Amino acid sequence: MEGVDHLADERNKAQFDVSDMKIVWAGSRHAYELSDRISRLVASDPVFKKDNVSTLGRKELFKNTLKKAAHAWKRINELGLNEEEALKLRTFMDQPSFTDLHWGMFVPAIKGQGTDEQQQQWLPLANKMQIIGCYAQTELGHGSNVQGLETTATFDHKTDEFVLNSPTLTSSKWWPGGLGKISTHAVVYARLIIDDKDYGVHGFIAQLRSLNDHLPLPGITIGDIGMKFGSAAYNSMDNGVLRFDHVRIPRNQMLMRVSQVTREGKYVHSSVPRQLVYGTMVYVRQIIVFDASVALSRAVCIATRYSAVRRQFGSQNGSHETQVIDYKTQQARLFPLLASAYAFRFAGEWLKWLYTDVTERLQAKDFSTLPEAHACTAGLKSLTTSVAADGIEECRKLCGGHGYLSSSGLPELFAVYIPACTYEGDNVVLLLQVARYLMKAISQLNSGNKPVGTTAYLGRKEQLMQYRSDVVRAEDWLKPSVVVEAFEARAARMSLACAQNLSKFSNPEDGFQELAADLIEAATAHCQLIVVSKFIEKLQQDIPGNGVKQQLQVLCSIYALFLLHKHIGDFLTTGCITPKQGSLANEQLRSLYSQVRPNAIALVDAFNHTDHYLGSILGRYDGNVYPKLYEEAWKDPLNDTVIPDGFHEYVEPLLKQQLRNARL
Ligand SMILES: CCCCCCCCCCCCCCC/C=C/C(=O)SCCNC(=O)CCNC(=O)[C@H](O)C(C)(C)COP(=O)(O)OP(=O)(O)OC[C@H]1O[C@@H](n2cnc3c(N)ncnc32)[C@H](O)[C@@H]1OP(=O)(O)O
Ligand SMILES: Cc1cc2nc3c(=O)[nH]c(=O)nc-3n(C[C@H](O)[C@H](O)[C@H](O)COP(=O)(O)OP(=O)(O)OC[C@H]3O[C@@H](n4cnc5c(N)ncnc54)[C@H](O)[C@@H]3O)c2cc1C
Repeated sequence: MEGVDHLADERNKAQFDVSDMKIVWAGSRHAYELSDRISRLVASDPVFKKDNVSTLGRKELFKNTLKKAAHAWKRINELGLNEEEALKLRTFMDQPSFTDLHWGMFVPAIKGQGTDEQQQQWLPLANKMQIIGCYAQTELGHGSNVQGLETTATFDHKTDEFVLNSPTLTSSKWWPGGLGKISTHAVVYARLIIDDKDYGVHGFIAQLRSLNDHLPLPGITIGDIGMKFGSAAYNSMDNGVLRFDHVRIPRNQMLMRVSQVTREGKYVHSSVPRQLVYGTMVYVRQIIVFDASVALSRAVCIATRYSAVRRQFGSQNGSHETQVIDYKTQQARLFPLLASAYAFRFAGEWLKWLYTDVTERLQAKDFSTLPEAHACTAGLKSLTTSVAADGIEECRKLCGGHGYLSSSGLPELFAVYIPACTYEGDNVVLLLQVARYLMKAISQLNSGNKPVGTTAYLGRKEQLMQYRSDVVRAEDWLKPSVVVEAFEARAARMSLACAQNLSKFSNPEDGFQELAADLIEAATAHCQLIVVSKFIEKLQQDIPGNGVKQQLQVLCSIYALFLLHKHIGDFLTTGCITPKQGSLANEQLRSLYSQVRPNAIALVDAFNHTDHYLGSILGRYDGNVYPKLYEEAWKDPLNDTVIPDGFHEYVEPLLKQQLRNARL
């Protein structure tokens, strides 16, 4: 029934004020109001309609994306939106496009790695979109191993230029978004060569296409790398291939904040650490953590609303069947994902703070927290994207058969989201970076270097090695200190065990390779500890709103105890808890699921997703699922005609043949 809220009873059950929770989720009243206003603006604009994208062919889809991106830019200017509002508008447009890379990586790379002069030269053009840029780092032969890139930038003393060249097939740039068809410029990562000496990988600004006719400049071969996973998904993006044949660029187009090349061809390294060449990746990884909470929240919102609408079994004497959300198995699969969405939100908030802090320190030439920022962004990017990707697929299964329909929104969300486990650093490769950081922190313990930040707990090594959980009742697991101690002891013991095993190798690198699988488990335990701790710290703040804090406490406990249950082997084998304490945690978890149940719909309403942004019939705010599913089926192009194209050509002759045979 149109206009009826089928989930009204569910909403009435809520034991907290959902409008206050919306503000906590958004981060502040300002962020909530901004997000709410811009999401509605996008939802009401017919150009941003997206319910037909999965039926478009690649070329139509791409054109549709260009139209939306241009319209977004037009609206941003017409409405005079600021940077924060413009980002929200592009986010709610919800179709990956070249503008993501222009604003998300090209501009930040120039800001982070360019000198003041370079910023003054390039940013005004980029900010007005008079040039469009991408981030061209990955090559056909190397992505994870940035040091292994093969593109060269050779200094020519005579002309004061760099000569960009792709010496091998594997040196072709491969993957950069926006490169394939649209970008006029790129930040290209290439090996700097001066007088036959290789100075390693540096960033260069290169023009790729003419600003007059958009054709590739001489010496440049460029194109799209082809269809990717899914129908629409990331196919709206022109991920590209690029080859340079001795293309010349002026010397001042090397990004020179970290190191410079003088007119005489002298290489000068400033006091800034070399790793700042990787700075754009740190920036984007931090955004990706926040984005993981959004992606997961969308899937969880769809699965939760649909689980309250869907009924199977249990009818007695003609009464309603059971809502599938009331099945304990459904709750045990769904509610930890709901809790994870909230947990990642707060971890993302904290990471944003850490990133802002490290950026301010860098301005003041304090580089001390850069390794911590790298390890945290790498680790949390890896952890949150893996959970979000698996979580979206779990939500599809939680919706049964209808979850597999395109109109559920889940196949599209999954297809567009899963490359997050790979781009901006393969998740395993990034966890290995965290492991290196942990092993380094442990190796420095004996030299009196006190670990700080997220590794501070390792400084209490002796105490954590002695630790035994004192839980005796299920409710003891609700105490934040009990949970944090158990997670710290588990993470510390796993890392210390790795460090001990590493010390048995005469060559530490051999040891690192051999123990890599254990090392990533230790790194995962460390990252989970960070997320649990940041959730608990959030709850120590003043959180206004009727019942809001209580709900968050329940979700925080679910997040931690679900992890404990899932990784029970770690907790038991490291001797942090006993089997009895493990089963008490599970008992507590069951009780927490029951506490979430009446609040589940309101907790997903607090994400404040519009129906446009969710793009899901199963997740509709009003719960009016069946009539809309039925209506949607008839819109499929296959239903445009009663008899499909090809029937007369291919199937009818078969049927006629059968008929003839039968008559004979
Ligand atoms: C839907 C609409 C949304 C609209 C919103 C738009 C928002 C924008 C968001 C954008 C969305 C995302 C779009 C996706 C586009 C994707 C882009 C890409 O994928 S770009 C390419 C990314 N590539 C990678 O991530 C490569 C991964 N590899 C690496 O990062 C490195 O090579 C490595 C870290 C794995 C290893 O590097 P290497 O030099 O070999 O390092 P070492 O191991 O020797 O370490 C040396 C030393 O440096 C430290 N280190 C390493 N990395 C960093 C860093 N980034 N920062 C600081 N320090 C770093 C390392 O720890 C070592 O330290 P040491 O003290 O010596 O031990
Ligand atoms: C949708 C999408 C968009 C992208 N956009 C861009 C872009 O705009 N610009 C850009 O420059 N790049 C972009 N990329 C490229 C992306 O950054 C790389 O694909 C990513 O960094 C992974 O590198 P790789 O492909 O070389 O994987 P590989 O390193 O080849 O990974 C293959 C396998 O090897 C494993 N592996 C690799 N090294 C190790 C190791 N040391 N130890 C253990 N296991 C290892 C990995 O875990 C993985 O299982 C994009 C990629 C995708 C999918």
